[in-house]
Amino acid sequence: MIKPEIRLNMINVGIVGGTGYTGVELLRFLAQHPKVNIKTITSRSEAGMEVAELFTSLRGYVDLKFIDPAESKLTECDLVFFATPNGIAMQQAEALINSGVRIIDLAADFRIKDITEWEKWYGMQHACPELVAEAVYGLPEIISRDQIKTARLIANPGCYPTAVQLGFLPLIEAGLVDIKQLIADVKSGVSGAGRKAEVHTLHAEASDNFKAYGVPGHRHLPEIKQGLSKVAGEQVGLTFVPHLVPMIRGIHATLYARLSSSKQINLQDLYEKRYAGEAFVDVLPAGRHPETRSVRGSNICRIAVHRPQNSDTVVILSVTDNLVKGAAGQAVQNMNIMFGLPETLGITQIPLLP
Ligand SMILES: NC(=O)C1=CN([C@@H]2O[C@H](COP(=O)(O)OP(=O)(O)OC[C@H]3O[C@@H](n4cnc5c(N)ncnc54)[C@H](OP(=O)(O)O)[C@@H]3O)[C@@H](O)[C@H]2O)C=CC1
Ligand SMILES: CC(=O)N[C@@H](CCC(=O)OP(=O)(O)O)C(=O)O
Repeated sequence: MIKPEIRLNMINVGIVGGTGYTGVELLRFLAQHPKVNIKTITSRSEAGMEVAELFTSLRGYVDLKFIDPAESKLTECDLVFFATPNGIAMQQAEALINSGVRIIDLAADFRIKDITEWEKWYGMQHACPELVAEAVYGLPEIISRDQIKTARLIANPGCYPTAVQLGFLPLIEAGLVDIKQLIADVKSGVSGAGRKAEVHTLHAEASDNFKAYGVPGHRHLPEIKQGLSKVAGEQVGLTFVPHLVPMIRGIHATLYARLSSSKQINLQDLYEKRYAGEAFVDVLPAGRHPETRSVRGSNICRIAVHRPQNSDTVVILSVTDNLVKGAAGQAVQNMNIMFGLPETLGITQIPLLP
């Protein structure tokens, strides 16, 4: 049951996992959102500390202390964002939903519909498979907004899956490419790995360096394949190679697809028309090359379509900010839709240059 009074008043929001990169990014948007009251924000490691003491950028905007998750009164919220590692939201989702609280999970607990597949990739047993069936995959440009609006539980997409699916979508919808031979060569900034301490994200390891990882299989592969296969109406074949590049934010996806039809098609026109009504997808003029810095800090995905030497290989370039359209911004976009607000409310910040 969804609480009826929230349509009239401010949305009381809770954030679980407020000390992480997506948590602080949620705070950046929600602290200035005209319809949101941030009620509680949790951390186990920093419980009791002022939020603005840890994140000085929020001084004057957020007047709250981190609360231990065990003491946070999440059931008093209308909506809870889980900005936690995989496997946390699924332990609390059922109880919260039964109390009338809606959930947006920024992790992957509810993204993959096939539980066996999820358990294989995530290496744990799912705590509430029945809720996975109900969860709505929150990529608004692909999923019907009506489904998001009425959802009790949103599975917010992963950062790589957002850039890759938005890039391939028009080609697959139009049935123009060989869907068994898709290639996604994708680069991510280091904040994609989160704020926790890990050797591979140390400055001396990640700066002045560039490497692929997860080539035999990355857990975003089944997520991307699930989304694109749904659009295609059959199983797609995808080679997905993620890379870590020495920048802080940003995803750059270089996508390759082989045209399967010999009919003449204006790909630029196809992409422009497909995304004409989308506030957060910008199709660049023909011949352009999007840059990650052109979307930094913003909820925008910029896309360019190329057909080099007029061959039958299409190259799509798709860039996002992994922490925004790839995580927190998209989560707020979903929140706006869920609560009947203008979809762009609070997330129209201009990208940060240089
Ligand atoms: N970074 C990115 O670009 C993206 C991340 N995501 C996903 O979003 C989620 C959050 O990512 P990110 O912010 O980068 O992660 P971080 O590692 O930066 O932060 C994780 C947060 O979760 C809290 N936390 C950790 N364990 C628990 C627990 N057992 N119970 C409650 N809280 C816990 C941590 O605080 P404390 O330990 O103090 O409790 C911290 O605030 C992840 O699932 C990630 O995969 C999705 C898209 C993009
Ligand atoms: C650079 C980097 O390490 N990126 C992360 C993906 C971040 C993300 O979106 O992960 P979730 O699916 O867990 O939400 C990775 O490859 O594991």
